[in-house]
Amino acid sequence: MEYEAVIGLEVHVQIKAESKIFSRVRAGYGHEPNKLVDPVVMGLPGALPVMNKAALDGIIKAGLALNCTIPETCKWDRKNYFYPDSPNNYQITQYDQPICDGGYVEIELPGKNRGEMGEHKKIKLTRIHLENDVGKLNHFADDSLVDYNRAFTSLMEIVSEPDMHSGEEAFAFLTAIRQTMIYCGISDCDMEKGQMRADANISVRPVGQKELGQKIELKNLNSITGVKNGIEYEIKRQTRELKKGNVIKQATWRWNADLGQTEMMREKEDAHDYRYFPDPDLMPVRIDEEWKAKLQAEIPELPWDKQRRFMEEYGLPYSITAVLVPDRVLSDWFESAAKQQPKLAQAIGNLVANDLLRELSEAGQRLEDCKITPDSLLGLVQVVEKGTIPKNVANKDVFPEMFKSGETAEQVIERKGLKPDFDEGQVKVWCQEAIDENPKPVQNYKDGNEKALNALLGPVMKKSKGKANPQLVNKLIRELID
Ligand SMILES: Nc1ncnc2c1ncn2[C@@H]1O[C@H](COP(=O)(O)OP(=O)(O)OP(=O)(O)O)[C@@H](O)[C@H]1O
Ligand SMILES: [Mg+2]
Ligand SMILES: [Mg+2]
Repeated sequence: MEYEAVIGLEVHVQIKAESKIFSRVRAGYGHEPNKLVDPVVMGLPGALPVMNKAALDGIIKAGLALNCTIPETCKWDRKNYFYPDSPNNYQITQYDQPICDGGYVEIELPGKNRGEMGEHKKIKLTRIHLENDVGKLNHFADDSLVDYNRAFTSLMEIVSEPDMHSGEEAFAFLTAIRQTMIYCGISDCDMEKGQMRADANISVRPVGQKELGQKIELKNLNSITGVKNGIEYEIKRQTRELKKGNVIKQATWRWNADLGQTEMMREKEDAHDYRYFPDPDLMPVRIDEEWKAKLQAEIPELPWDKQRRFMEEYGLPYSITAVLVPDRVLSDWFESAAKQQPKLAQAIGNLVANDLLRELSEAGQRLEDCKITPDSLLGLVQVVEKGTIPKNVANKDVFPEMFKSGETAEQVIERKGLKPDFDEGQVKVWCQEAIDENPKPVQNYKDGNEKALNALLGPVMKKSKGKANPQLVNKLIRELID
């Protein structure tokens, strides 16, 4: 019998905000333990939560960017449980009236090769709701210590429908969410800092069966690759069990990245009774059209749209867009040069995606701090276009100098004496010589073999000591023969 996997993800994303979700205390990471706390965070008697507008703005924006419906009202509920990571005995969350309903995430699966766009799919969302994050337990040899700095950080939970079928799809789903959040400035989604966390719900069923199989929930997934690996491992394990005739029991498992395997944590999750009830300390929130429209206007062009537009408007190859677009700053940088001369966009894209990124990484620099500007890069491409210097000289000799010094292309060419000391008339003379010295390829060309003329390029380049512009040489040779 053939089996198929079904996967639903719960993705927690911290919203970037100055203060915490229901208190004035600063939100932050990497501080001395238990410094970012106050009576609300500590759950002291009499402390009252106050709604943080920045958190609402963040989740509404996320919902709009992920194609959700934003109902007019949402409300707050208490999810009751006792665990040391929460001094309140409950988490403030949203039970039956979340801020965002439905929606979907557009994902891209890997293409046949690096240069080819892969299949795009829409993964359905169930909802996105807002809640307070909880503290962090740090385990030591004999004891565990709790740090409440993270507690009450604004946290969204993005819940997907059981709509994915492989580790690869889950990987693409998380990547797409991460990029969208970063583009919109909602979160940096740094998984190492816990700004994005995912739980994977995984089940397997015989192909053709309508009902979902029994799922397990996989926790402790702390990188996007970890999610993919954990899911793939679990699919194999469950399939093997089912083939043996065993049943899958509902349980919570954890991914052990060091051993590369899943391990059972506890069985029967659904025994939990959270006794949800509306939080009496917080008013429901009404979100009107005006509020939504204001946030909608702050959402930038999203990555997939930008990628499609770069391909259409500038004729960029997929492989270049796949490098540029995931980085909003980089792609905007590219575009501020490209939109001035759309015809040169491909050459600009190549330099940005290859040469600029290489220099940045070698220098350990950020784009924001580098000396080369979109305008000066455009200047370099224009100099090549005009035929002043050949492309390989531009890439190899001029660009790295511009990167280091912040000079314009002309300044580098001047300083390093890269400008050829001959003009077009001289190139023409060399071309004529090459034609006279190579009658065979010339005849082949006349007989209809377009490529035969390539044989003349070398001799001319040699005469010019490599300084002639190949495009110009090609043009002149053709003109002279025709
Ligand atoms: N049989 C199944 N196989 C795979 N995924 C499933 C299956 N049934 C439900 N799911 C997925 O499991 C997730 C359930 O998340 P939800 O937050 O609704 O409940 P929960 O995990 O019980 O609650 P909690 O937030 O307390 O963990 C959803 O992403 C859903 O798509
Ligand atoms: Mg959940
Ligand atoms: Mg869950």
